[in-house]
Amino acid sequence: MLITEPQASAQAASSSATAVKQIKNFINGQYVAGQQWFDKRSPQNNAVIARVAEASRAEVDAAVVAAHAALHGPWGRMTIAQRVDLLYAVADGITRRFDDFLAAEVEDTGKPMSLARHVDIPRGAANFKIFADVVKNVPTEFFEMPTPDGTGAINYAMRRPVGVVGVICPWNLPLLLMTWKVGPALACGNTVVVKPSEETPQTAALLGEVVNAAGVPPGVYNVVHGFGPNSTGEFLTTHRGVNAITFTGETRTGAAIMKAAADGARPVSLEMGGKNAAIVFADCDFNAAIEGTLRSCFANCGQVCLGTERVYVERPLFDRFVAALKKGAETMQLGRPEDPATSMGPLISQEHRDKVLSYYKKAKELGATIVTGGGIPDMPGDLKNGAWVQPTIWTGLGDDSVIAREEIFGPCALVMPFDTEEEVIRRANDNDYGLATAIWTTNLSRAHRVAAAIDVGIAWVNSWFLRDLRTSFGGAKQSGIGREGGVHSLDFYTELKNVCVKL
Ligand SMILES: NC(=O)C1=CN([C@@H]2O[C@H](COP(=O)(O)OP(=O)(O)OC[C@H]3O[C@@H](n4cnc5c(N)ncnc54)[C@H](O)[C@@H]3O)[C@@H](O)[C@H]2O)C=CC1
Ligand SMILES: O=C(O)/C=C/C=C(\O)C(=O)O
Repeated sequence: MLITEPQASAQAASSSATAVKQIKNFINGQYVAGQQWFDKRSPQNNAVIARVAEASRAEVDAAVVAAHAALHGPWGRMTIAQRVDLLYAVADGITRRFDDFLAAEVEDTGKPMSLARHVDIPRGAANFKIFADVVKNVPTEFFEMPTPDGTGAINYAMRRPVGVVGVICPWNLPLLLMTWKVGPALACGNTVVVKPSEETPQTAALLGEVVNAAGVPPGVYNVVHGFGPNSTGEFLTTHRGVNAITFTGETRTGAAIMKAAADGARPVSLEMGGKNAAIVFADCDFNAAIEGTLRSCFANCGQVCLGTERVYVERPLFDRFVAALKKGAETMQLGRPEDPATSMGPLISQEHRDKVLSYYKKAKELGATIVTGGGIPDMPGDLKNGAWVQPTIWTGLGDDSVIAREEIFGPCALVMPFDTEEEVIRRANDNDYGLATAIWTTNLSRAHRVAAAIDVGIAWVNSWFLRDLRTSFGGAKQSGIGREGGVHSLDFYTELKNVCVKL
């Protein structure tokens, strides 16, 4: 809901002078807000937990102008070593304010505190350190060449920042995915204007305080809140002062952003949706495969682009595997984030719940066997109003059903039997998406063969979401364009220049 408020001028990421806190834009090192505000609701119980300043076109412009100015100020003149020190200071600042980030992330998303404590917040800090280390240590190429006069020439490469990077973020892993882009962008000497998801504004705003405290010059890190089309997201991606755009989110949004970036021929890096297959062979370590598949289906309430929504199980193991998955799904504990027993939170919003439930309905209409779940859980007290859904397992549908083809982004999976390795490779690949897969087998040769044959950017063998941040990350087919991670991020966040010197 949009509401209008008088000009506000608080200096902090959030202010709670009124009962509901205010989340402001962070532009040129200052927290600012204009006339437009929107409500942020709790996924747990739908209560309004914050009012968020929606950045107008003029505020987006101010952020881009500040980011350009910073490129030509002290930030642009820093040595790599000085930048690296600042990035380490930012990482340490996140760690110092761990509890504040934890509270903000959990309030915005409703995810279990244990998950945010072990994954989201530590990765927020790690994303700054890893890319500080990468830029400090990565060599550039050097070639000697002969010349007709016999004196020769040398070539060496230099990396230069691309400029102002627009960073468009989703709501599922807000701090993790935002810093995954901001970390390398800043390490390479760029400045950024971040547009967090309208569902999760808090941690991006809070990072402004950390960035200021670390001594990062104003204008290097800017945050503008708002929506996508006809709002802040569109104002940012269509702004010609933005030199490159990096995005994580839905494939359709990525395509819209690509169109916006075409105006001015600006580079894009797109990490998009998935319809990831787990492939379980009869020779797998059964307990490890069950534990890993439960995590890949239900972690973060299924709202992970790398998550599994199709599970192919070799026929001799099928019934036993489905029974164990059912048992595991039924032991998931839905509840309040701060309860240590909670293993699953709500979906992000009522709107997203409507989408997920529409697939639960379609599965039923198509005649799926609902092994477990398929509806809304009975939650106590105020939680009744939250965006809760049951963890759900289906069987009985084929590869052509919408349940096997479209990204649902909820805690659900369709389990299907297969008979041969060749067949399962063909079926896993018969999909528009190509982000990730998890292969469960104790046959090493088969593991390598299948990993090589699946059309994805990330193939896990006997694991899921095991992340070495130096490795490439991204999707094939409609799951993405480009790769980030380790040195691969440098290819997007820098312009590579060759200097040829005749001796
Ligand atoms: N990591 C992933 O793969 C994610 C996938 N999704 C999927 O996307 C569906 C929709 O969720 P949304 O949050 O609406 O995802 P989305 O892809 O529409 O939004 C992601 C970000 O892009 C911004 N955005 C949207 N349209 C834009 C535009 N035209 N120009 C510039 N920025 C734009 C949004 O404000 C948000 O910050 C979900 O139901 C889920 O299935 C959602 C979040 C993450
Ligand atoms: O570990 C990462 O860098 C990213 C993980 C998840 C996503 O990209 C996503 O869910 O969108």
